[in-house]
Amino acid sequence: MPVSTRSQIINNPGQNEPNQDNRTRPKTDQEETHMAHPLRNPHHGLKEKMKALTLLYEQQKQASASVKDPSFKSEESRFSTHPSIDLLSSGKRAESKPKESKPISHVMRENIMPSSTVTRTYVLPQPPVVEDAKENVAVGGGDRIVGFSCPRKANMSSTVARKLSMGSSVVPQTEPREIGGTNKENVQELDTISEKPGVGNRILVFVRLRPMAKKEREAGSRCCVRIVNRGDVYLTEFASEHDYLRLKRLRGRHFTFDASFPDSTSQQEVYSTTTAELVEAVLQGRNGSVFCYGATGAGKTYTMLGTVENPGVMVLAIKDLFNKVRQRSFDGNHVVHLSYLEVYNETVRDLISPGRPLVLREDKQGIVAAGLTQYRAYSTDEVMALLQQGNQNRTTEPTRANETSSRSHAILQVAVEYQVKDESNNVVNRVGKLSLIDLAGSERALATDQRTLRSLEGANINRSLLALSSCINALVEGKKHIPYRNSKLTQLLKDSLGGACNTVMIANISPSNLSFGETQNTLHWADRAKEIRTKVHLPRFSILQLHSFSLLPRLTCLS
Ligand SMILES: Nc1ncnc2c1ncn2[C@@H]1O[C@H](COP(=O)(O)OP(=O)(O)OP(=O)(O)O)[C@@H](O)[C@H]1O
Repeated sequence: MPVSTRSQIINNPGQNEPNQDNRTRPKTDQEETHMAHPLRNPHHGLKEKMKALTLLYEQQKQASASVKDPSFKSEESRFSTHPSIDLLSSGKRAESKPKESKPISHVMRENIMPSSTVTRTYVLPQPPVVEDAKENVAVGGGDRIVGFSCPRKANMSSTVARKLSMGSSVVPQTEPREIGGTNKENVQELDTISEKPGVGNRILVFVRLRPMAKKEREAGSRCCVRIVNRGDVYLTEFASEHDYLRLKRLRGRHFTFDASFPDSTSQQEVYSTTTAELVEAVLQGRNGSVFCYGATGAGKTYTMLGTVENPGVMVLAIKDLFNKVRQRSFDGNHVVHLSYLEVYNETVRDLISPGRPLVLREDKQGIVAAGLTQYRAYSTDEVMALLQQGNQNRTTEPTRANETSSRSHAILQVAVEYQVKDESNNVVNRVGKLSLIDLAGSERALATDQRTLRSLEGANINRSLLALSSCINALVEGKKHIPYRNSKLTQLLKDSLGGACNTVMIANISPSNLSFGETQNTLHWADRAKEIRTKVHLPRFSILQLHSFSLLPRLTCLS
């Protein structure tokens, strides 16, 4: 029977198998020389070599770790101990990514300050003293406020380099460049944009704090969020002094965003800061997306839709769009189409003409919902009525956390097509698309009702939000494969996240310390989203024959 050489060696203990002593004692020089013998065990001495290599590696690692930024290390350890659900866990933190020191090229923001003249206009605030934080003042002897962490990143160039058009007294306002104007100017603008090197735009991330709800106040909750200088968000964790177990894990956190809105901020201010420039860009044939993210009851629908007295971003954007169209469109060549859909339990539904679930298809314009109604709109009032109708069709249910909780993700898309003449007297047909997205609440299962259909909804909501966070992680880490296909929501947002699109995210948070975990989660996630870069913007236009006006062929006009 043929026997392998190896089994022969192993079966001959006298020659090759080391006895117990040989295994433990260190090798002599003679033995090392003997290693060259052709019948030697190839693994002989490997253990020791590995040990030595590991030791060397550990030493090198320690040496390099001491050079690294210690603040990041401590932040990492805070993340790892956080008890709440961490949506970021699906991807690794981009810890090794060097922070860019160069100002970023923002096509969307027209009023970028040149790098040479960039100066910080406000000093990163010191952690606020307890006496200052009125809402955070410790009431009664049993409570304790934990100190804030140090400012997260010293390098804030990307945030500082941009001038936000908000009405803040802290960030100085410069005159925005005229974007509108003659057709000739518009064509030149297009050229400038397409000539930019392949640098994408960073997603702009804003945070909005809502006022404390009556119910929360009655439940004895306290404000755990403080917004300073309209950019910095301080999050405080409270605990009773007697809660020894939790005291050890208490943390305060500091985040910085493109802008942060305190609870007194008006809807108009939120709109002007976050979305107004996107509307302007849409009128130049570029795509824009705004999405609201946050826990259930944090104020997403209020921000997006608002109320009759205080209309939200969707309504204000459409009003603004029609105003601008009216100002520019002397010959009435602007055509506005809109669609409104929801993603509920992983099915896509038309909110304007509800019917059978829609199938997603990918064509050259990106992912489209086949058969989705594209309504041709002529006035703001008409759109308002349509929005109202759509919202009545939207799936909302009361949950423990919110009386009228949106159980679906809603996406309103407004497409504007219009024509201008370029320098060679060709007619340029431009199409810009604005997507306004109200995501369902990113609640933890316990925050809602687990016993009913809500649990299935919650699972699907969390699934799609998890898919969204996976995409964000993959985009931030610069991976080649972005898992858009993991959910309907991410398929629909493909354009907004990784495409040529100006994207704005508004993270909504509650001030209540009872929602601390959810708020921290939202802020971590928003902080991560700041690092996403979308592709460079190439406006969608095509050269047509002079006066041969044709609208998007695939649009189904209802009126
Ligand atoms: N900025 C605000 N000012 C005044 N009231 C607000 C504000 N934000 C939210 N609210 C109120 O808080 C409640 C919850 O807000 P909203 O329904 O918008 O939350 P949501 O994040 O959309 O929740 P869900 O994910 O469950 O749909 C509503 O009654 C809303 O009117």
